[in-house]
Order: sequence, then C-alpha cells, then structure tokens
Amino acid sequence: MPQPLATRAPAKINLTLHVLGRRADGYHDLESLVAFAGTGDDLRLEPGPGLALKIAGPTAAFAGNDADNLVLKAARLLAERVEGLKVGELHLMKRLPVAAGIGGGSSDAAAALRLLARLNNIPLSHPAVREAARLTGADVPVCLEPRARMMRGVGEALDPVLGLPRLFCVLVNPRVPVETPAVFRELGLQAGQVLSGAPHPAMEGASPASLLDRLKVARNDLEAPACRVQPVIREVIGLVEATEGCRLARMSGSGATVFGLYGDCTASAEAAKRIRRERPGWWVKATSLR
Ligand SMILES: C[C@](O)(CO)[C@H](O)COP(=O)(O)OP(=O)(O)OC[C@H]1O[C@@H](n2ccc(N)nc2=O)[C@H](O)[C@@H]1O
Ligand SMILES: Nc1ncnc2c1ncn2[C@@H]1O[C@H](COP(=O)(O)OP(=O)(O)OP(=O)(O)O)[C@@H](O)[C@H]1O
Repeated sequence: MPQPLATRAPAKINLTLHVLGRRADGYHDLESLVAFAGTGDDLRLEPGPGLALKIAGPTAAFAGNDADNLVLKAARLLAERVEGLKVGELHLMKRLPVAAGIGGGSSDAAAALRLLARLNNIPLSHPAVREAARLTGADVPVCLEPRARMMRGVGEALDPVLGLPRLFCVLVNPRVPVETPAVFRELGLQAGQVLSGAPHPAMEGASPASLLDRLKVARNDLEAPACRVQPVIREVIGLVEATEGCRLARMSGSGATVFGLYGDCTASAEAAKRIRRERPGWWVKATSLR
C-alpha cells in the first residue's frame, strides 16, 4: 500500500542555544539542542502536473505571500536538482504562530521535502534533499527528520538523534512577531568575533532529572537581545516561571515563544489553563517534546 502523502510539520524548540561567534559571512556559529513538539502545522501533497500551494488555517493570513512561502522555495530548490521530479499541489494547514522562534516556516519547508522525497522514492539522505534544505534556511536541515538532537554550525551540522526522556511543556507566544535578523543584529557581534562562554553540556544518555540539570546550566544567548527588541518576552518568561511546577522557562530560537517544562502532563495542562486565563489573547499550547 502506498503511504498517504501527508505529514505533520512540528514546532521546533531550541531547548538551548549557545552563540559561539560570528563568521566572516555574517552568519552566527551556534550550538543548540533542538527538540520537536507534538503540536504543529500539517502538510498534504496531491500529485499533479505542476507545483502549487494552498494555505488554510488560523495563522494562514500571517504566513506572507504564497509565492515567497518557504514550502515552495524548498520544493523549487529540489525540483532544480532532481531531473523529472514528480510534484503536485501542496496543502498547508497553518496553525503555528509566524515569526515566533519555533521554526514554523522551516518545519513546513522540511515537510514539503519529506513528501516530495516520498513521492519520488528518494531517501532524505540524498544530497539533493540535503542541499535544498540547507539553501531554504538555517533551521530546515534539522527539521527534515524532526527528532531531538544537537545542531551545530549555522544548522548544517547535525549530531545523531538523542533518545531524550519525554518532556512535558507549555508553549506561550504573545502574538508579537519577532524577525530573526533583528535579534542577531541586536546581539551586536562583529564579523569574525569569537565568544568564550561556558561550554555546552553534553546531552547524551541523560535521565529525566539530569537532563533538567544540564538544560539549566545551558542558556539561550538570543534571549537577552530578543527581550531588548520585544520587551514583552520578559513578561512571558515571568508568567511561565510563576506557574506551579514550572522547572524551567526559556525562550526558543530568536523568540518570542517561551517554553515552560513540567514534571507531568497534569502540571503542564494546569499551567496552560492559568496562562490562558490571565492572557486570553496569547497563543498557549500544552504539549510534549521529543
Ligand atoms: C535562531 C534559529 O532559529 C535557531 O534555531 C536559527 O539559527 C535561525 O534559522 P532561520 O530562521 O531558518 O534562519 P535563516 O532564514 O536562514 O536566516 C535569517 C537571518 O538570520 C541570521 N542568522 C541565521 C542563522 C545563523 N546561524 N546566523 C545568523 O546570523 C542572518 O541574518 C539571516 O539572514
Ligand atoms: N510556511 C511558512 N510559515 C510561516 N512563515 C513563513 C512561511 N513561509 C515563509 N514564511 C515567512 O518566514 C518568516 C519567518 O517565519 P517563521 O514562522 O518560520 O519564523 P520563526 O518561527 O521565527 O523561525 P525560526 O525559529 O526558524 O527563526 C516570516 O516572515 C514569514 O512571512
């Protein structure tokens, strides 16, 4: 039986994000533990003669012009590299907040590459798929196979998948978009500058308790500059931190989404309820990470 051509594009969460320095080309060298949430967008592919994209869903209106969508960018980059690539109409159900630090567009693009690779019997390890992912955006390679792992360089160097213990989490976004380049700019590094911070803790073989300890000694170096760009992020962190049973509250990626980690799903569900009550306009999701 052929597999259905549909896939989830889960939210990407940077549990940690250390900036090591700025390269000569202006991009930043990173070390980041990335995990994926149970919540996300959904993408479906109807095989057909030409590439097309239809977007629906609660956050579709914020995803920008269809022609500039990362889904089509990734698909075109793959079509340019694989002769006679079978394509079709991609249907995106957009639920994740946009420009939110949870890689919505990157995960959608990676989902498109997964579906096209499946339709064409191409493995995800194929150089054309890898290259299309890398050229679409820094976060796309890690989203190709959405499982927790360390990401290095500008996102092109991926460690093996980590068998992390399940993490119960709440994601909170104040519905204020934050553009990634503005946050890197606010960090204020010169091209060629190298930083010497505390090294990133190793994450292999962590038990639930030791994982939390290791996460706590790590950090997100984009949190402070993102809070200067969008001060509401401080308020989000404070509100998540104040919920009962919250073990760690930190911003993901370049913001503004903040994740809170809890010991079980009852605590995370209660925390989500409380935040929704206090800030009815915000996007709040209780979910788990893997
Ligand atoms: C912050 C993260 O989300 C962490 O996972 C990523 O590093 C950003 O990934 P992304 O949004 O896919 O980034 P891209 O769309 O490739 O780049 C957007 C802009 O962010 C800056 N950028 C991005 C990645 C990186 N390692 N260094 C950078 O300086 C560059 O100014 C770039 O023009
Ligand atoms: N499929 C898509 N979904 C959301 N945004 C998209 C998409 N395609 C293109 N974009 C554009 O990409 C930009 C970044 O949106 P996205 O939601 O991916 O940001 P993000 O969550 O901050 O990503 P990251 O964490 O990778 O930096 C927005 O300005 C948006 O208009």
